[in-house]
Amino acid sequence: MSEKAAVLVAGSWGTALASVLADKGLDVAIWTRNEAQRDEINTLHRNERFLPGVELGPNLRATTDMGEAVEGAKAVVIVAPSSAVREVAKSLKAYYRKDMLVVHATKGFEIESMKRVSTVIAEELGCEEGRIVVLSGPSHAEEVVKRYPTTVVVASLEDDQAAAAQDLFMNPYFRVYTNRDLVGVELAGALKNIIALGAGMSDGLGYGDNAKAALLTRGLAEITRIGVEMGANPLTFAGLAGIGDLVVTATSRHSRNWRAGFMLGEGKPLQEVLGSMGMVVEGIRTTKAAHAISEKFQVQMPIAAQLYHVLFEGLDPRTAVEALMGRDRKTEMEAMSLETWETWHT
Ligand SMILES: NC(=O)c1ccc[n+]([C@@H]2O[C@H](COP(=O)([O-])OP(=O)(O)OC[C@H]3O[C@@H](n4cnc5c(N)ncnc54)[C@H](O)[C@@H]3O)[C@@H](O)[C@H]2O)c1
Ligand SMILES: O=P(O)(O)OC[C@H](O)CO
Repeated sequence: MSEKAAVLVAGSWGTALASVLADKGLDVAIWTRNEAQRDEINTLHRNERFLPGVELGPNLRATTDMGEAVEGAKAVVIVAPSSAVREVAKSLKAYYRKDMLVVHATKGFEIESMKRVSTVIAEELGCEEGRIVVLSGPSHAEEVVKRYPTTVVVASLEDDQAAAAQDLFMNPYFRVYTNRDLVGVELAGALKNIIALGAGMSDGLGYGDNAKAALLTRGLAEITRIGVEMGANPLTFAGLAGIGDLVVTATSRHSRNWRAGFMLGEGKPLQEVLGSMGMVVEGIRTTKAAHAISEKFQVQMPIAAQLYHVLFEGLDPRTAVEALMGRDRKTEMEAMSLETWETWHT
């Protein structure tokens, strides 16, 4: 009999990760709260709303009963939007076993508390945060289900948990690296969405390649700076969860964050943009969280701050760009916060 894994929630990324596991020969149970979606997956082997045109393997089945999904599973993979992670982890608590590998692939924060996703899950399951693994990196669901080569990183405070997650997911088209920097991998994966939104907005304004390259470079400096302040290793931001994911999210036609930013740059109001997406755009909530975090840690995040003004205070995107271009002059090293990097090494 094949080993079993459970995936919690059947959005685009949950379904794609379930396919990776099914391709490895595992019996995969995917939990959804939506009965019509369950029936579509079980009878037509499709999840048309989230991954149009994709045929799912026969060893991937859906259920609306979380207990049934998790029963006998050696691993459970939580792929809920950040807004739903606590609720999903709370429901999982009743079925959680200590020998179960828990991986999450959510990119965001709990905005009310500014907590990272691993912290939220560990709190709800009543386990050490070291038991939780994060999976992140440049990986759009639409390409993973086509089995295009993809690389990701799994991070945990406990090496054996990260190694188990690497073993669980690694296959010929899905290459998995491990990393000990749980904090850095989670922060990089969440914060890059803000910069991708900004890159989309720049494209929507018609500002060209120079502006986008500037946003990516200065954006990476900015998210690294806050990341280090929150305990991350700066080198993580130069890896798959950082620059790797920033490149894909800020340039790919699959990126919801880039697309939302593009429409905002074209002048569409936020509510209209969100209404037209039909899928989660984590960068919007994360901009709110980053605004609070940068104030709490007293770390400047100029791009995130301007995006916050555009998204939540009605600032015109062109005025936001003018404000960024008109900031005090700096040396590049000062602006990259070399001092914080040095702090990390002392
Ligand atoms: N789509 C990708 O390519 C991709 C890649 C890497 C990481 N991610 C991350 O994965 C997470 C999920 O994104 P996605 O793309 O799958 O989103 P999605 O919009 O495609 O799907 C979200 C799913 O969550 C379900 N959901 C929402 N609230 C729920 C709740 N309270 N209880 C149960 N189910 C609930 C929705 O019904 C939907 O099925 C995000 O943090 C995203 O950043 C996505
Ligand atoms: O489509 P996006 O913008 O939510 O990005 C999804 C992933 O983070 C890409 O790795």
